[in-house]
Amino acid sequence: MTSELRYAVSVVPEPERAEGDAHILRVGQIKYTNALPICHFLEKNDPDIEYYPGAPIELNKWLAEGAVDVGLVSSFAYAEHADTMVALRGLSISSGGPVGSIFFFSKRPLEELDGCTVALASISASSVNLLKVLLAEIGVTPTYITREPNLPEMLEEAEGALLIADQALYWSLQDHGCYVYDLGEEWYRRTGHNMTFAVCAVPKRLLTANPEKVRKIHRFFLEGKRKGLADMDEIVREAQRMLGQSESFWRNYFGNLIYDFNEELAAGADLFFEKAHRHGLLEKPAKVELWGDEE
Ligand SMILES: C=C(O[C@@H]1C=C(C(=O)O)C=C[C@H]1O)C(=O)O
Repeated sequence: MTSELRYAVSVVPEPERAEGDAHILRVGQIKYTNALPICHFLEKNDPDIEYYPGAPIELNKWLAEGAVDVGLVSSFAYAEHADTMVALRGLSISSGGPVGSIFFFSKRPLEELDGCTVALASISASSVNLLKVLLAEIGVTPTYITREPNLPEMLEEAEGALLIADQALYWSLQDHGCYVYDLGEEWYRRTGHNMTFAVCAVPKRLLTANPEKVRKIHRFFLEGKRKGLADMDEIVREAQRMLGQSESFWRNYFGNLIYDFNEELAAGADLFFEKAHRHGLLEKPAKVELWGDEE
């Protein structure tokens, strides 16, 4: 894997614009490899569609502020706004077991982290809260700090470090001497449920004001995903262009991920939200509201 993990600085969308722009679709998309099967083939030549690639934490903020109309956002961020947002059916980033790119690196076994410092990657919302839930449920209470995602720097200050996405993939392949916990696997082992890390969320306000626009957004994402899953050769090549590694590495990685979203997957997300609420991480109880048909 290439040593440099640099991305173009995200272009920040402007907060809600005038009515004249109502026909423009402002789309927030995850800029990491995990989202390629949904995002790589999204139609790029439509002048009515503007793209805003970003890290999950940026997309969460843009969607909440109304700076984008739709975003592939952290499931936890969706839960924080579940009363004002719907989740589009057929679209998520989930796993039913190991996820392969959300790792907790620890100098000690999980059970021995009580009272220790744990560093959390600043770009995540779902995984940081998932780690907090998992540790709370085994009775471990560390002190959490939030840091830029860089493993050696995080481990200078902390006993454990949570990384997601490309940074997690990158550092898991380096010498680090840590115990490594895959959070998708930990969740599945403890609950028997899938875990949903990202959903495609749309404000209910937009659904009321402009349902045709939401239908267009939905069709547009489902079409991107359909093309991605039908041409995994190109998705794998794009992942290799981004981060190197072998073809089989990426086939195995994408093979673990689930890009669908339905009642069964929503049940896993609901359980996550319930636990997050019980542990004081989510202010209000939340449930997934699925919207639309999967054509
Ligand atoms: C599968 C992943 O899930 C990501 C994790 C997220 C989070 O922790 O908030 C948000 C979006 C997902 O794309 C990953 O990071 O590799």
